[in-house]
Amino acid sequence: MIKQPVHIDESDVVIRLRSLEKSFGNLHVLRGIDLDVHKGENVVVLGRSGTGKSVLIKIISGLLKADAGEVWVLGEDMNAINPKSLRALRLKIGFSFQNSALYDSMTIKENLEFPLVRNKKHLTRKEINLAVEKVLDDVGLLQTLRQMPAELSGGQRKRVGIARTLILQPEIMLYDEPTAGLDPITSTDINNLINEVQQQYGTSSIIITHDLTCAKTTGDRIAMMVEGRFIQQGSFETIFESNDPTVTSFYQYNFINGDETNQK
Ligand SMILES: Nc1ncnc2c1ncn2[C@@H]1O[C@H](COP(=O)(O)OP(=O)(O)OP(=O)(O)O)[C@@H](O)[C@H]1O
Repeated sequence: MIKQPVHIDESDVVIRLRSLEKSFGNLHVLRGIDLDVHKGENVVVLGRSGTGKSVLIKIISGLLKADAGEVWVLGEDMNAINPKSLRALRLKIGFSFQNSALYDSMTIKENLEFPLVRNKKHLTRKEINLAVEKVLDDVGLLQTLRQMPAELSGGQRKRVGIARTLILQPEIMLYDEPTAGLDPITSTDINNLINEVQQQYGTSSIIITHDLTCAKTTGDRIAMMVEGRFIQQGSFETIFESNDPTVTSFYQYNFINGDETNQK
């Protein structure tokens, strides 16, 4: 499926990072990150393992604190936010984890209603049921309502994980390696789902990946992270037409590892 063009208003910034730094002991992971994510935009953060991509989205979602620099999310200063505002902000941020993080002992329906029962206490049973059915239908899995997570394929579990995040109607989606461990056809389904979510829910997203096909399919813009810094930001074509040796070696590494869609 071809990605539909989205209108991006560059004056409407939902995530703003300036000179962001993070270390763990002597390990200097983030070394001066600058990034703006605009409303409705899919920004892909591309980089090799261990470069600090997950640390970055943990800081954006308030799971980790930055050591230095500015972090603004939906107008909130993450360095100064109080616990009550942070709890409210977190409800507006959907986090799609690598392992889908479903509860194995609950049915798909119970997994999906869990965030609603916990966070939207005013909803009636009927409203909860309708919301669960709608979101499951949106990810194409209404038929799995009464099944257990173990009965689903990896790709289906990933979809349910995304649905469970969408049920709270987040303004921001953070996807941590959405296609990791999936075969190419299932990966394509997930890439398409990310684009559908962007269109239907109007979310602004950061998609962390080292899958070039995922980057090309879902990203309105790519930010390429090398050793804790963005060395390039721009369209997929702009970045991969660059002669920067680090970009070239990243590209060759992926190609050598068998992703034939990376051929120029
Ligand atoms: N809580 C933590 N305490 C100590 N070190 C950490 C912590 N979180 C991350 N790190 C370290 O920071 C570095 C960056 O980790 P991160 O998970 O962000 O990498 P990544 O780019 O997401 O890699 P991958 O693609 O493998 O997930 C790693 O060396 C990791 O060991």
